[in-house]
Amino acid sequence: MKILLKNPGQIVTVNTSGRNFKPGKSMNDQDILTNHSIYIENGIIKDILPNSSANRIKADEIIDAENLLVLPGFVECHTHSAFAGNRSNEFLMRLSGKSYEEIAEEGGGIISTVNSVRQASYDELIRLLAPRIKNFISQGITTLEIKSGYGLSYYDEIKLLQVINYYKKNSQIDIIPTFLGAHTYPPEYKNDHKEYLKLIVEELLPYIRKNNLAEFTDVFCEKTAFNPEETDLIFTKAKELRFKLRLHTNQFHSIGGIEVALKHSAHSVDHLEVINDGEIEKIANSELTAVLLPGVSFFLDYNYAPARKLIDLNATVALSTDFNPGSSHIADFHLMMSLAALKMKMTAGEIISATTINAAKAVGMNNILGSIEIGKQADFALMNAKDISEIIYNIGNNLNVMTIKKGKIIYKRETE
Ligand SMILES: N=CN[C@@H](CCC(=O)O)C(=O)O
Ligand SMILES: [Zn+2]
Repeated sequence: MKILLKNPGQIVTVNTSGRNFKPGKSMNDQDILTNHSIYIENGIIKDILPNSSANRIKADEIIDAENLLVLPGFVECHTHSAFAGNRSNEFLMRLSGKSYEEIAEEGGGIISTVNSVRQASYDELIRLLAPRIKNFISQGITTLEIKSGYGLSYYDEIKLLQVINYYKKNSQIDIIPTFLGAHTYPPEYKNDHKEYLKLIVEELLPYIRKNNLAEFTDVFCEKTAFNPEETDLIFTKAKELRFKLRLHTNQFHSIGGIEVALKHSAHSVDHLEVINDGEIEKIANSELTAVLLPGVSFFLDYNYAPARKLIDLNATVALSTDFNPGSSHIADFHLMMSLAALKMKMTAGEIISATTINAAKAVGMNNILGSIEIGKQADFALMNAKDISEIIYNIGNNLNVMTIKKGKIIYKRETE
């Protein structure tokens, strides 16, 4: 199938010159084209050519880009979208002064969602996840990572991963399932951490590998969750089983998670709201992608990760909503982009790299998507904006008009 995407406004290519990621200063360069068209064959970008030459191409289908701003499809690289229940009561508790960690210590927090997920059937979880994926697609997201981590038992973690895998098979976008059985210790293992670690390492990880239910293994390395030694143990086994690795770390305390992520060549370290200069340097001098989550800082009302320092020292930075019911009940990807500008002082160009190619790197897909370069998947977000500054300026307004995955229109906003 030969498709021509004709008549775009600016094309923001996020060109990497084949490098497939953008660290530090290069994050700001976007390589913007005007008066060009994109030629697609079988879902892959075959050429990006001046309009004058595009007129000669005989395509099976023409997509009119309606003078919209064309970006690579966004990559939402860190979500906990598969959950049941809600934690509005905890939101109110926090408004009257209780901290997120205090609520967790009293048996709420992640465990509260675990209780809801354990009560929910597979079918109910399937039903709950559908509109969340649809909402992300309407924002121009063409690749979405979803973690387990609210089951925390053999049966319920597998149930959640099966739900996520249902959408990996049956949705129009790329879904990346991540196993986060090490999200926190469930109540039944509160006083027997060794047994829960055994369940993860000896039963869950081998089953998940055998049934191909997850691409990544993630751990929450934090005082209230898994310490660096426990993280190391899980990563050692996960790596042995050929899982790729990610790490929630430095959200509230710096306890050595970054060193463990480096030791095991993890793809990313996520959160980093509490981080010292030495740790920033270690990330900047490594292959790790730093996934920053401004929605968490906004929702929990505490400090933002030091994006500026990381980028200035040459780190590869990505952005995500961290959509979940407890620390970032915000599924608005574009709000994250505005927060990154306002609160983390990232430039518009840096924000585009952080939500496309660098986010693709965090999920290990940067060699096939994340930028508009010949040979990559034809994934695009078409926005009603003249340039990228309008995306971060229009807070609370979804400017995405059309989402294209592998050359196919999968979302088009109804016009009144
Ligand atoms: N920090 C750990 N996990 C999630 C929060 C999960 C929850 O509160 O339900 C996060 O990334 O913020
Ligand atoms: Zn998270």
